[in-house]
Amino acid sequence: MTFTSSLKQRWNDADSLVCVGLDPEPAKFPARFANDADAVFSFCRDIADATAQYACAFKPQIAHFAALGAEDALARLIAHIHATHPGVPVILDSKRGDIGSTAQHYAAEAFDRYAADAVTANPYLGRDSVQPFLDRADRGVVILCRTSNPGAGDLQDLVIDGRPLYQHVAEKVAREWNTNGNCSLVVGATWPAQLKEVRAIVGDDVPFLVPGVGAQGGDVEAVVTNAKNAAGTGLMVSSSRAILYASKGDDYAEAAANAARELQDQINRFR
Ligand SMILES: O=C(O)c1cc(=O)[nH]c(=O)n1[C@@H]1O[C@H](COP(=O)(O)O)[C@@H](O)[C@H]1O
Repeated sequence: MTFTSSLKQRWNDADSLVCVGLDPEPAKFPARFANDADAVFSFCRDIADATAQYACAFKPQIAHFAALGAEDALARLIAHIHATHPGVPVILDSKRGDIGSTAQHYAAEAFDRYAADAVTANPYLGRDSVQPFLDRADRGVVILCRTSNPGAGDLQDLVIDGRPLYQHVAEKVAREWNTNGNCSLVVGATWPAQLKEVRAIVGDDVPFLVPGVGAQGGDVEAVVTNAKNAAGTGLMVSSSRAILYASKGDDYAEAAANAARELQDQINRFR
């Protein structure tokens, strides 16, 4: 199955547009992990197992593992998710972008080393830099379009030929780069107007990864009403800290499950 078809299947099977972000920060882990030498893996595994039923995807963020020297934990976590929750695709959030010959190695990192179903990519270097990802037709390429952070507009809003740069990215991805039908776009939950504009440009078939609800304060109703497609899907609404660190007590897994389920319910109210 391709990433795109697994995602569609999962939207239906789980009735969920929630993407659970896996961003381990040991200082925020419950006390019981203090003496666990494998805490990064154990914590993320427990969260994944507790939230899988409410998730349309998981999104581990690579820097959170690499900065801790925990790449092995990341590889084992993705293998665990594939083995235990086979219907839930894994998006490796690494936001790679480099000249084509180097990008090939980034594609191998995401898809061969880590066996991710999709990867986030930065389009700034142009099509040839994303091509090694696009060529893997069975995997997904989630391309930054209008990011959630406060400085998103510094470059992404610069007007070129009468339109902001992020709209050019949306147009290029949908009309030129998506020949294998494996592209998605990142549009932050913090920008409802831009979500609406990008949906109007790309139509119903390009999924959006929408981070920025929860810890970054994005409004779920505004996200869903502005960005859903005609089928009431088309979205991976991603939340990391608000789910992962919902409780620092021994009920951390249950609290994470509740947070994921509440986000699912909130989203579904507006579909
Ligand atoms: O590509 C991403 O996932 C991403 C893009 C973006 O525009 N904004 C954004 O926050 N992210 C990621 O989404 C996650 C958001 O985490 P929370 O704010 O804790 O939900 C982090 O892992 C970010 O790196």
